[in-house]
Amino acid sequence: AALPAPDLAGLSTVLRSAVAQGAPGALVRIDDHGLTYRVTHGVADRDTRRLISTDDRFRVGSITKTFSAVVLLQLVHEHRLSLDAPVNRYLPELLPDDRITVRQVLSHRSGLADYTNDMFADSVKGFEAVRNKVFTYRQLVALALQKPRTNAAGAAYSYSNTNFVVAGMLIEKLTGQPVRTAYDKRIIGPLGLQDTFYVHPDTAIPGRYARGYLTPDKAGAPLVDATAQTVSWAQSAGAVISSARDLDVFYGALLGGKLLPAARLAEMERFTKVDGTTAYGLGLRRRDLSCGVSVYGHTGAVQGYYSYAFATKDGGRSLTAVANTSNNGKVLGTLAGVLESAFCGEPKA
Ligand SMILES: CC1(C)S[C@@H]2[C@H](NC(=O)CCCC[C@H](NC(=O)C[NH3+])C(=O)[O-])C(=O)N2[C@H]1C(=O)[O-]
Repeated sequence: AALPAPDLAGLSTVLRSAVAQGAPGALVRIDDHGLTYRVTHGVADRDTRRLISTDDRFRVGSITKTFSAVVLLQLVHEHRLSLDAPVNRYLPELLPDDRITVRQVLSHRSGLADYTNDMFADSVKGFEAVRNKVFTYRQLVALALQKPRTNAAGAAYSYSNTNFVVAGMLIEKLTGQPVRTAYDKRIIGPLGLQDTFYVHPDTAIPGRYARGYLTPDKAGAPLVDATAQTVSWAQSAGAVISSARDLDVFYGALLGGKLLPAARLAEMERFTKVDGTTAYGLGLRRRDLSCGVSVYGHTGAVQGYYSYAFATKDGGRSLTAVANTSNNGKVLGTLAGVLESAFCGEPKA
């Protein structure tokens, strides 16, 4: 059944609420079978007061995880990787348990602890300690292996950035190239994504971008400009830079079957239930909306930026929304409202 038209007034209300709750600016772009809708509110830069634009580039955080999962599923299709093989077959002795498989890593069921919990326990201090640091993948995995595992291999869903650091190691081992090359050759180039970059460990966002502001833990403390950072603490788990247009193209193409053969996309869409309305596949989230529509994509939270990027099952309608703050649970929750407005239309009277 055709979807109702996006509720533009509803989108504007969500963005205004996000700004009222502390985001300097917010944006949403919808691409719907060739039609484009754009809504913005607030500023990209608190000093110059430049208004935010849907053309502004931003850090996508964990939306990066879908990029990494796509590359690995392409390698599965090329018979260079088996989802049900142990990670240690490809990266000998990396993990303390030979039973942890590639599929468990990509679906957050490996039990590997998330090193960012300790790293960012104090949000501003933790960020300032790493914003200019460059980590190796092995250093990040070593941090994770210092903590007890959250569950036995495959026994439960437990979100962990460590899983997609391991994914980056698999990509580099199997392709013999840096993750940047794999993203460029297998996704960014073929889709013609002009605003999408993996520049790690550079700290600058190329071209025109929205500045990102970290909300301190202490209520009322001033926002911290977090725009410049290496994002080396995340890399293949969170360091991609992109734009609303490019992410709409990316998820539209992925769900539209243009990036992976149907059998591999089906693997990505084997979901583990997370809560009443969300489930996680392989580097892909599913969100079940109030109107019975399910949308597929990922969310992102990196210092200075919250983002949502989701599309319909066939990729015909895709949405990207961004607020240029983070560590502000109200804004993260409010921003989710764009999905209802975009895919369920105006609320029934
Ligand atoms: C599950 C999430 C929301 S968190 C996860 C990943 N982002 C991180 O793990 C970064 C955590 C620190 C970010 C920082 N928070 C703190 O410092 C808190 N003390 C802030 O908000 O700027 C990402 O992106 N994912 C989102 C996802 O996948 O949806």
